[in-house]
Amino acid sequence: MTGAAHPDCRALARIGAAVRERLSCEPSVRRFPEERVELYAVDSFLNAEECARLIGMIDAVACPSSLVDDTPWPHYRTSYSGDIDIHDDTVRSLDHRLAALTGLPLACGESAQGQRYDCGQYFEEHCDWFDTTAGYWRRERRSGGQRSWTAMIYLNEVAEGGTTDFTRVRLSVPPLTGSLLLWNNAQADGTPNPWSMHAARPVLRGVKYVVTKWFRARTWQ
Ligand SMILES: O=C(O)CCC(=O)C(=O)O
Ligand SMILES: [Fe+2]
Repeated sequence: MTGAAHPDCRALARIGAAVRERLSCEPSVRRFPEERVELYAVDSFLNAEECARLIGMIDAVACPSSLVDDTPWPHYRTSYSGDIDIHDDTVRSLDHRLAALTGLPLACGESAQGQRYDCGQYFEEHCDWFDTTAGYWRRERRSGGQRSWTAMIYLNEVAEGGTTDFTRVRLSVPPLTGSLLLWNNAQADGTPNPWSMHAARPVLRGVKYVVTKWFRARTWQ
């Protein structure tokens, strides 16, 4: 029943358990005290030099962000995004460190996406998992299936605003240079976790840069 209603849920339950076990053994990983969403942070995951390099790369490729369902809904996500060069040494090193930390296969990771939020820009409340009843799912089902974990690295500090808020559980995370935020988009049984709903709040002063990497239940292609 659940399997048919929630594609990839068995794989997501397995992946969730494996990552959880691995993170629990890693002293640099801090879990947020919230049962309903598995949210973790690692400070200084990237150093300042790596962050500066990635910021330069984002500035070189950033274009207005799109939404996963290609809806022309311009006020929902007003940031800039860009696919950064996957062959760059810093990006490769980031990918390998994420895989080593989480145990998630690199083959399941989408290519890292850079995002820039200028003053006033934001990304409204959303969940990162795909709506498997939407038209776009036909495409995503074949290209690796449901999203499992999200890894996001803050590349700088923002003078005011720009927090990542998990709105249903009232957690607010301020950007810290080089820190990694990691969360499971699924619940323990592999079904989508509605408590993972989050938003990038408007930048009120300064500019915000992040790199995001979404992992899939299966090989991403
Ligand atoms: O920039 C943030 O704080 C959150 C970004 C986000 O939720 C996303 O890109 O899916
Ligand atoms: Fe998101």
